[in-house]
Amino acid sequence: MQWPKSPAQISPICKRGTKSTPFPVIFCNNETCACLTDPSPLRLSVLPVSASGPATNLHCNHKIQKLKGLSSSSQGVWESVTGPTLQIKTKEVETVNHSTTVRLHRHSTDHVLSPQVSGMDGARKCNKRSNKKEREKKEINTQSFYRLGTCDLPHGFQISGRFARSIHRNLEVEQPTTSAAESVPKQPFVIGVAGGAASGKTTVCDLIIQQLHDQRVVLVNQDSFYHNLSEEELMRVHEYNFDHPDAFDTEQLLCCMGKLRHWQAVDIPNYDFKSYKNGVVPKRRVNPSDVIILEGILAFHDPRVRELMNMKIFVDTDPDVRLARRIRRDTVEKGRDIRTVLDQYSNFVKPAFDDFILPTKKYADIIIPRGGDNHVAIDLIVQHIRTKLGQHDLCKIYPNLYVIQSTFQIRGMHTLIRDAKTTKHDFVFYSDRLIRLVVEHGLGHLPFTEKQVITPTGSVYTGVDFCKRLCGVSVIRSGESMENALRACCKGIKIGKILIHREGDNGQQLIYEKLPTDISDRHVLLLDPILGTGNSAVQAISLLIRKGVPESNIIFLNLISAPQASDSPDMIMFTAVLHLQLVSMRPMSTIFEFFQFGLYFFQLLKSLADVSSNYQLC
Ligand SMILES: Nc1ncnc2c1ncn2[C@@H]1O[C@H](COP(=O)(O)OP(=O)(O)O)[C@@H](O)[C@H]1O
Ligand SMILES: Nc1ccn([C@@H]2O[C@H](COP(=O)(O)O)[C@@H](O)[C@H]2O)c(=O)n1
Repeated sequence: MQWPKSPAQISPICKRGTKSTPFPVIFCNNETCACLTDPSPLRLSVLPVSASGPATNLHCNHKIQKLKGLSSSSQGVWESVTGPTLQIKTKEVETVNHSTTVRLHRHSTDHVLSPQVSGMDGARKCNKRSNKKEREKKEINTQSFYRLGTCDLPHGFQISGRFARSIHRNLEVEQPTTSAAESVPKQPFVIGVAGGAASGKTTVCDLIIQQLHDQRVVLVNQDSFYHNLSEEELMRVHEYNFDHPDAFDTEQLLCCMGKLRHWQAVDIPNYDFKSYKNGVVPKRRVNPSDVIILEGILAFHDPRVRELMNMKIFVDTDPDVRLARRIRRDTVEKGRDIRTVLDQYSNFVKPAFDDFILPTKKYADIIIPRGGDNHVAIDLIVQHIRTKLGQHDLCKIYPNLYVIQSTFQIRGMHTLIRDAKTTKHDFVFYSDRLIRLVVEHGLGHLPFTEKQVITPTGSVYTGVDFCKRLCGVSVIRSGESMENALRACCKGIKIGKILIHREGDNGQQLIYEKLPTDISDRHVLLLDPILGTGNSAVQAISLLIRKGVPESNIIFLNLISAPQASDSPDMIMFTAVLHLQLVSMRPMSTIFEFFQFGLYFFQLLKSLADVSSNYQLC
């Protein structure tokens, strides 16, 4: 979408629900939004009002700023934006002295101004809307299969919700185009650090933060979310179990973490260990950051909190060391007497460690013995975080998602295959070249064995041997466009086929399959260049799993991924609210062309068959 060149072009004010207005960035519920259409100098400040949608939209201010930036005569001062509904108050403008509520129009604003349901909201929504069968179907645990490809992220494309996670976990995407990059919400990398009291969690976090000095990192302590004690509890504080999960206000913790994940600032309580109170010390403002670390004894206890984390670290320190440190800390720093400390330890701290903390160790991705003394572990963690920060936002969240690093060559190829003026020959040539890249990257994820060979000069060369038991499976028809590239890379590879008809009873039907009989012993490269609703992918993966292929042996190769306009429940699970709107806003012709990829490719290929002998028609 083109943005208006001058403020005057923003007029007329859009009415609620208008879909055809040329620049419907906003509509006003009382049609008094002159502040944004008035070409005279303005100073705007946005005051947060409570979000009317289920989640906040951080892109509101982004796009508005852009709008504002295009208007040379108007100035905007943005204080904060908290939701899809913003209240805009005009200041320093005598003629416009009212305040009005504006709502960002959802239907033609480059897809970024709509409220989003994501993360937990998305997952909950999914759960509500789907029946058990559908859930089972979609919750194929794709933890360990790879989906690999290059992908043009649709504008505003955000993967959210549980199904989206499972299906997109393994997507390899091209770096988004400029406009898409603007609309993909920034994703902080969330690290959870758990472990027994005084195990060295804070020390480990401090060391990580020190090493990441050039990044924006914030630390959130679970301690900040201790419930305030009632008068009665305070009177008998020695009987209170501070190590039980119920001692924490997990709902508030979830709320704060959710906001930080959506790039919003939060005020976090400061817990006072001496008075056992929250609120004695003023709250701490925590700004959104690239890395968020949540540290606490029970950071992994609640599955909803765990689900927010991209990396989980458990600090594993000897219980005696923990006790010794605790005694020192509680007596010296908290001013408690040794007897109280020991009583608390034997009555609550140790039992809770055994019952609630230690059992969460299994959720950890990394276990650090010796805490802060373990410099090797901390260096490796920092290295991993740096790698993640350098990656595409989606890869930070989905560990099995691989993005082929976008080069100008790759962007150039994507541009060519989208260009209506591209000749048949070039379309086939560049699609094939792009597919070849994806295939090569995919093959790079196969296991290998070490192999020694003798070189012609008689020396020993230690190299690797390719993984032998492979096969390709193409989803007919478009998947077949990837077969030549696979054959070119893997001599004599067996290729099976799956045909999924899109207009079955429930939107898709498996109508044909021809797979190698020993497929369960093979690594499978699943070929389908276009991901639309994800239905075909789900069908294909389910079939492979039914045939006994372990998920970890599936590598899904993709070229382009886009959500499809569909009213099916699958669609809802896949994309959540934003996606539905996004899709309806996308020019259907674009999607249509993508969905016709296979047809187009083979039609062109047939017409080129005389010219090019390189392609083997199936
Ligand atoms: N490796 C270590 N060697 C010595 N003292 C340590 C070490 N790690 C932590 N400590 C001390 O132990 C106490 C508890 O450490 P801390 O990092 O606050 O643990 P936690 O956050 O798990 O409660 C602090 O007084 C800290 O200085
Ligand atoms: N008022 C309180 C609150 C908590 N504790 C103890 O703190 C420990 C957790 O803190 P870490 O920094 O060590 O993670 C936990 O074991 C609680 O028993 C307390 O003593 N008094």
